[in-house]
Amino acid sequence: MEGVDHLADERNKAEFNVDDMKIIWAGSRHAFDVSNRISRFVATDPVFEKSNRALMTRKELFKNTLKKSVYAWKIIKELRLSDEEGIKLRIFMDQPGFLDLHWGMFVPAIKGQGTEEQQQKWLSLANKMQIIGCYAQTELGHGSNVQGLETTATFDPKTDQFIMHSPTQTSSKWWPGGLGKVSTHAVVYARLITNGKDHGVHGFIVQLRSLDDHSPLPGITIGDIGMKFGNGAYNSMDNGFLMFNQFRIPRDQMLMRLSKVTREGKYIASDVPRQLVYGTMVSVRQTIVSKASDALARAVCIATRYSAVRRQFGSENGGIETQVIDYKTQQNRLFPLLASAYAFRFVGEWLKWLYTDVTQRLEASDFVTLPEAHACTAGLKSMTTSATSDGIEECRKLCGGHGYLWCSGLPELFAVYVPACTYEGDNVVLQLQVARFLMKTVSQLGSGKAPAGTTAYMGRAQHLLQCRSGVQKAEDWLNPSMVLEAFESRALRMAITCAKNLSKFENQEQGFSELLADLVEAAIAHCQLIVVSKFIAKIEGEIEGKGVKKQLKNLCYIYALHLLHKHLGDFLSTNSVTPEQASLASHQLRSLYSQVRPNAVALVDAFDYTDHYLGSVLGRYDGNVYPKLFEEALKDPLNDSVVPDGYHEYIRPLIKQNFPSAKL
Ligand SMILES: CC/C=C\C/C=C\C/C=C\C/C=C\C/C=C\C/C=C/C(=O)SCCNC(=O)CCNC(=O)[C@H](O)C(C)(C)COP(=O)(O)OP(=O)(O)OC[C@H]1O[C@@H](n2cnc3c(N)ncnc32)[C@H](O)[C@@H]1OP(=O)(O)O
Ligand SMILES: Cc1cc2nc3c(=O)[nH]c(=O)nc-3n(C[C@H](O)[C@H](O)[C@H](O)COP(=O)(O)OP(=O)(O)OC[C@H]3O[C@@H](n4cnc5c(N)ncnc54)[C@H](O)[C@@H]3O)c2cc1C
Repeated sequence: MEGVDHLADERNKAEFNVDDMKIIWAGSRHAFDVSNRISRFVATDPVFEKSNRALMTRKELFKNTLKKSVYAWKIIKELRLSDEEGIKLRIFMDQPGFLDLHWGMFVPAIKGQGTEEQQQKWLSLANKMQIIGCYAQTELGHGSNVQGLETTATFDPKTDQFIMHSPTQTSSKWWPGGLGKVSTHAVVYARLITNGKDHGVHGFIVQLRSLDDHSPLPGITIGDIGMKFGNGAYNSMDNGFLMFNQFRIPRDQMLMRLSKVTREGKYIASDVPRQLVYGTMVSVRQTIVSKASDALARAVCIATRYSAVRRQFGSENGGIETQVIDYKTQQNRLFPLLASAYAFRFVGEWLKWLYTDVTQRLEASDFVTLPEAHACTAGLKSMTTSATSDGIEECRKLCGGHGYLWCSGLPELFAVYVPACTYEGDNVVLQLQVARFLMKTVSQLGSGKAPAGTTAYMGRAQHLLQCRSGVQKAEDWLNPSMVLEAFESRALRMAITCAKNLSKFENQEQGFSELLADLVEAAIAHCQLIVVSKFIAKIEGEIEGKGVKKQLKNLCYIYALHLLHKHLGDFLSTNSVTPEQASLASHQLRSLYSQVRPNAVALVDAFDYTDHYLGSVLGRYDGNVYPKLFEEALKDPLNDSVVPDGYHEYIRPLIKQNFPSAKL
């Protein structure tokens, strides 16, 4: 029934103040106000309509994205939106496009790697969108191995120019978003060659297309790489290819904040770590963690509301059927995902702090925390995007058959989200960076250099290697120090085992290659410890609002104990818990599920998502699912006519058996 809240009973059961939880979720009252206002603005503007995009052709979808992006930019300018509001507008627009790469990578790359003069020149154009940029690093032959890039930028002292060249087919740039059809400029990563010497990969600002008629400049071959996974979905983005044929750019278009080439062609490396050339990736990996919480929360919101609406079995005595959310199996699959969405939110907040801190330190030439910032952004990007991709698919299954319908919102969400496991660094490759960092930290234990930050726990190795968990009853699993100790000893013992096994190899690199799978497991254990510890820190801090802290505590322990259950092999094999303690954890989990159950719908309401943003018939705020499923079905073009196109051509001849006989 229209106008009726079918989930009202669920909302009345809540034992906490949802409005207060909304503020916690958003991060602050101000952040909530901005999100709330901008999401409602987008939801009510017809230009941002998106329900029809699955039926669009690639060209229509691309043009629709151009229209929305340019309209969004017009709004940002005309209403003088702040940066924060502008980002929210792009997020709620919910259609990947060139704006994401222009603002998310092109501008930050120039800010991070350009000199003051370069920033002044290029950012003044980019900030007004008089040029549109993308981030062109990956090539057909190399993505993960950045040092293996083949594109060359050879300095020509005669003309004071760099010659950009793609020497092989595999050196073609391949994948950059916005490159295919829109960007006028790119930050291109290429091997710098001066006086015949290769100085490795550096960034260059390159104009690709004419600012008058958008045609590629002579010496540049450029286009879109073709359809990607899923219908609609990420196909709104023009991921592109690019080849250079001896294309010249002025010397001052090399990004020269980190190193320089003089007029004479002399290469001058500064004393900052060369890895700062990867700085844009670190910054984006950081933002991807918060976005993981957002994507997972969308899926969980849909699955939770629908699980409260959907009823199956249990009416044998003539009563009403059971809401599927009341099945313990449903709770055991759904509530850990709900808890993960909150966990990723809080670790995302912390990571933002860490990133801001390292940025300020770098400006003051303090590079000490750079390795940790790299390991944390890489590891948490990897861990949260993998969990989110799996979580979205699990939410689809939690919605049964209807979850497979496009209008559930889940197929498109999955298709758009899943490349996050690959872009900004393949998730396995990134965990191996964490593993290297851990092995280095372990090798320095006992050297007098105390591990700091997220590896500080390794400084208590003597204790953590010997301790036995003190958990004796189920409630002990609600004791933060007992939970932390179990996760710390598991992570440390896995890292130490890897280090011991590595030391058996004469050649460390060969040992590392042999042990890759174990190293990834150890890195994941370390990342999970970070997320658990940041969630615990959150619930131990000040939290305002009636009943809010209690709910967050429940979710925190669900997150931790569910991980313990899922990775029980690790916890048991490292003797971090006994089988009896593991079974007490399962007992405690069931009790926590019962406590979350009456609050589940309110906990997803706290995400404050509009129906427009969710884009899901199953996740509608009012729970009015069935009539709306019918409405959606009737909108399908196949239902335009009662008798389908093709009836006379195929169905009728088949039924009447009067088609010409087949010839071999
Ligand atoms: C809908 C959206 C709405 C709104 C949007 C709002 C904002 C949008 C923002 C952004 C848009 C977001 C998403 C858009 C979607 C897609 C865009 C995708 C873009 C891309 O994919 S860009 C290309 C990304 N490519 C990669 O990530 C490549 C991965 N590979 C690497 O990073 C490196 O090659 C690798 C694996 C780290 C190895 O590098 P290298 O060979 O040089 O290193 P070594 O292993 O030898 O290590 C040497 C040494 O250096 C340390 N190190 C490595 N990397 C870093 C680093 N980044 N920082 C600091 N230190 C680093 C490493 O640990 C070693 O240290 P050691 O010597 O051991 O001490
Ligand atoms: C949607 C999308 C958008 C993108 N946007 C951009 C963009 O804007 N700009 C840009 O420059 N790039 C972009 N990329 C490219 C992206 O960054 C790369 O695809 C990514 O870094 C992975 O590199 P790859 O494709 O070379 O994977 P590969 O490295 O070829 O990975 C293939 C397999 O090999 C494994 N593997 C690779 N190396 C190792 C190793 N050392 N040890 C163990 N296993 C290994 C991986 O785990 C994976 O299973 C985008 C990609 C996608 C999918």
